[in-house]
Amino acid sequence: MPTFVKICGICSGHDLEQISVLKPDAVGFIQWPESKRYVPAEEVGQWETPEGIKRVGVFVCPGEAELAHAAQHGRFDVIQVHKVHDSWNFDRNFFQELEVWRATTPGELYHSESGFDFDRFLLDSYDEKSVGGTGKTCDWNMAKTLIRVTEKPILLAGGLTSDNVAEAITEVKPWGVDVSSGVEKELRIKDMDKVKAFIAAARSV
Ligand SMILES: O=C(O)c1ccccc1N[C@@H]1O[C@H](COP(=O)(O)O)[C@@H](O)[C@H]1O
Repeated sequence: MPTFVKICGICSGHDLEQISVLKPDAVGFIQWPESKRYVPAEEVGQWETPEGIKRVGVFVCPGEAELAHAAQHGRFDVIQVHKVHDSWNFDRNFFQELEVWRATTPGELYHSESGFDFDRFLLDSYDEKSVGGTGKTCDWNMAKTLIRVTEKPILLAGGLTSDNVAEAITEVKPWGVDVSSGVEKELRIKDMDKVKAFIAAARSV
């Protein structure tokens, strides 16, 4: 099965339109107001996405009310949650179609004892400035082990580019890959040549 490809941190309707033509499997929008790539859900909700491309809202430690509001206004198919505690919960009854992905570092997932039934996991790297979009790779060795032993599909994120994504897929064997800063021209603006090269490299494996 081809590797699932998500292009994250899209900040304008113009970029979304151009990226959609390149047919990634998912596009992501940062819903954390402290991020430099933040776009309010109301704005994302005005942008169209072709059928077959999942819309992912990316959150940091969100509460249920925040998620319910954003999921509705941003018309998200998936919510990706970073930095949630093992006791974090979300009542799926209100949003039965919505997938919930948990983003952690490989080390956090290794030690996690979460009771919530996440649909997918995403392995990323954090630094002192941000909890995502750092452009730094995570521990691929640990990611590889987790991917082997975890039943749910896992996406690999953090520091991927068109230069290393094929190697990452071959080496780590994730279900999917995710990129943000590695396909940027400058902060908040995607470089379409880089996006195209990233998708081609990921699908070449
Ligand atoms: O991009 C951000 O600012 C961000 C903020 C908070 C949580 C996640 C964020 N981005 C996510 O980081 C990964 C990897 O990014 P990169 O390729 O290393 O730049 C990506 O999944 C974004 O969803």
